[in-house]
Parts: sequence; structure tokens; C-alpha cells
Amino acid sequence: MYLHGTSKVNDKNHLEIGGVDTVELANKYGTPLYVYDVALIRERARSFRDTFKRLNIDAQVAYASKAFSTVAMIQLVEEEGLSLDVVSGGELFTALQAGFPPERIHFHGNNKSYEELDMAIKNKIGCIVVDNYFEISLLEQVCMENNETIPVLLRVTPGIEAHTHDYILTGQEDSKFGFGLENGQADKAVEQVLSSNYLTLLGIHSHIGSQIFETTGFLMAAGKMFAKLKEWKENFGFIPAVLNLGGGFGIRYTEEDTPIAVDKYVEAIIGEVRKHADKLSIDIPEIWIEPGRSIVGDAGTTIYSIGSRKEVPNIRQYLAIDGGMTDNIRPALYQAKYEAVLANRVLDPVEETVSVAGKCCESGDMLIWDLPLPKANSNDMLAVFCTGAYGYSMANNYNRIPRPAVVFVENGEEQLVVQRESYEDLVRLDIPLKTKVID
Ligand SMILES: Cc1ncc(COP(=O)(O)O)c(C=O)c1O
Ligand SMILES: N[C@@H](CCCC[NH3+])C(=O)O
Repeated sequence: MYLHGTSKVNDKNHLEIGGVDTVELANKYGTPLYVYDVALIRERARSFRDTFKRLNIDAQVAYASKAFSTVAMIQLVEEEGLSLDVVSGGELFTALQAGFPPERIHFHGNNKSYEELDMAIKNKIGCIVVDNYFEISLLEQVCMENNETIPVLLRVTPGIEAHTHDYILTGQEDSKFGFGLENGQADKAVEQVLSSNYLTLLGIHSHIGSQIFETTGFLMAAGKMFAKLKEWKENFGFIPAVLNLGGGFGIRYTEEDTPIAVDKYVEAIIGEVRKHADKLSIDIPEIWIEPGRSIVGDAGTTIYSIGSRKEVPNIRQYLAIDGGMTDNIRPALYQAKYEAVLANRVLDPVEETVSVAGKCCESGDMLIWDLPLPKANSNDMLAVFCTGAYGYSMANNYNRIPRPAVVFVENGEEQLVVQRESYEDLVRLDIPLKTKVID
């Protein structure tokens, strides 16, 4: 068993996080329940920031809020002095509701609408990461109508195939995101933005994918971007103020995962940036990065109640929990793997291997295959580790299952930060058929 952050086993043999007994939390708030280790989120955020500081590099660490966006989380990000990456009007709205300083918000997305761009401009956010030509024209129109200008980064696809699941790869040339760096698209976009009356070109952005364990992809992306910067300096006299290398830093979900420490990613990236900037004789641009998973992933643990069991003789024991692909779609979507323990009997000896099934009407709703556990029954609770990123944020109401509550824990105290959805919430937006008129 691998316990991280403030997670430990208390004298009741229960899993404790942030000094709070998770079994007591589950009894109080119900299950499934997302529990976040706030101290661990702070530690991760600080290690990114401190590394840049130690290396004496001007930087913005923008938390990618798609990983987990709620008002309380955004407030925590603000407390830790990070910037914020949003990708939709909804994420932007959440950030504004949380009182996040708009000038530290960066807006991403491959299909931002007129309304979303207008909202961004009216709220004077810090920067738009422009993804395509359509967006350049749309953004110019929005700026003109608001009589505003806006700093932009251009998202480029550097043609890097990082080693990760195909669905979370983004830096390859054949991607829905960004301007191709090698096929002339990025050059044309730079020219267009430089000649715009409304857009100020701050620099360029690339994001090569997610859950990446090696530094090679980031270094190759930086190398390719600097090669272009050299051309743009010569051809357009353009010197970027910002170079954004995206997020994607991998975390440990199971023992198969071998991430490197946050500071090692940053050190490697900065080493490469220094080398290229020196060669080009330009000042090192401000470096921006956008970690999501590596800030919140291992800080989240989901507590479930165990329910039914089904034995397929000589083949498998299915143990069902009261959640599944509605609160964690990653196993169904990416064959993602997780580790888990019984929250109420953590150190009991392993007695069997079970496969943990969700409760949705889908055979693919399997949370964990072949998990070693003590013999568990419906009095037990399962704690699944590392569910902090893309769990709650990708949660859904399939089978009309309400989304779970979220609790923050720190220094022996708990705080409910998202309420559990009710059945009433599920039908809140439904409109009944007009009543039939009976003569
Ligand atoms: C543009 C961009 N930035 C940042 C992220 C955050 O990625 P991660 O959560 O893997 O750090 C993503 C998601 O992959 C992304 O698409
Ligand atoms: N949602 C994905 C990551 C995609 C990141 C967004 N570009 C995951 O759970 O791993």
C-alpha cells in the first residue's frame, strides 16, 4: 500500500487524511465522497513555484482548472499565488465567482464562442490562447465591439508524439488543437496577429499531452519552438515575452507509474530554454506552465460504500460500489488504473482478489480489475486513491445518478466544498409536458 501526502492509518485501522477519519467523513456526508488533502495541493503548487524562483526564472504557474474546478479550489489556487487556465465560459465563470484576479486568467479552447470571448474581454482577463484562424477574426471582432485590446498567445502543435494514451495526446501535427508549427500555419498566424490593431502577441504556447513521465517531449517541443522563434525574429522582428510549455506532468496512480519530481521537470525545461535563448541571443522569455493533474491528482481520494457481490465461479469475484463511471470515467475512457484499500480496515490482511464494478448499466463500468483486498462486504468502504484530477470535473449524471459531494480536509478540520446533488437537482431543469386540456 502506497500512502501519500497526509494520508495515514489511524488507531482504528481507518484511513485518515489531513488528520480526519475518512470513515467518519463518509458516515457524515454519505458516499461516494471525494476527499481532498489540501496540504498536498499546497505542497504541489509550492514546489512548482519555488523551483522557478530557485532557478531565478520569471514564470507563471497556471493551474489547469479543467482537472478540478470548484469555487473553493480556485480560491485555494489564488491563496497559493498561481495563475489559472480556463477552457470554457463555465470554468471562467467559476473563477470569477471565486474572486480570482482576472489578469491572471488565461483562456484556452479550440472553439471559443463569441459569447465566451466577449465574457473574457469584458472581464479583462490576462490573455487568450488563440487556437485557430477563425478565432483570430472572431476575437478581433469582439475586441473592436468592446473597444479593447487583448494580449494573446498562439497555440502551436510542435509535431511531438509524447508517450501516453492516444486520447490525451495533443502535440502531434494531426491534432484538433493549434496551428501547425511545421506546415506554415503558425507563421501565417504570427503575421496576422502582429498586424492586428486589437491583439498583442505575447508569445507562443504548446501542450504535448497529459500524464507524461519523460522530459524528452517537453525539451523537443521547446527546441522546435525556439527554432521558429529564430525565424520569426529574423523575418518579423518578433521576440516573445512569454513561452508557455503547457501541462501534462505525470503522477503515480499505481506502481506501474514512474513520474519524476516536479522540480526535475522544471529544471530540465529551464536548462533547455536557457540553452536555446543563449544560442539565439534573446532574453529568456517569461516561462508559463499549466499543470492540472500534478497539482490535484494525488490529493484526491474517493470513498465508496461496498454493496453487492457476484461470483463467476472459477473466474472472478465482482464487488460493486455505489459509484463508478459517473464519478470516475477515466477507467472506461482511458483504461486508467487505480489502487484502493478498505477505508475502514486498511491494514487487514489481503484474502482475495476482486474486480470493482460500478453501478451503471454498462459492462464497461469497471473501476478496478483484480484488486487484492481483505474479504469485504456491505459493511465496508473502499478508498480509491489519486482521483483528484479529472474525477469530479468529468463526473456526469448517467443513469440519473447524482454527483457526489466534495470535502476538503486540512490540519484535522474538514470543510464541505461541494454539496451532493439531490434527486431534485437532477430534475431541476426538466420541463414537464404541457398538461393536456380535457374537455
Ligand atoms: C492546454 C492544456 N494545458 C494544460 C493541461 C493540463 O494537463 P495536465 O492535467 O495533464 O497537467 C491540458 C490538459 O491536458 C491542456 O490541454
Ligand atoms: N481528462 C484527461 C486528460 C485530458 C486533459 C485535457 N487536455 C484525463 O483524465 O487524463
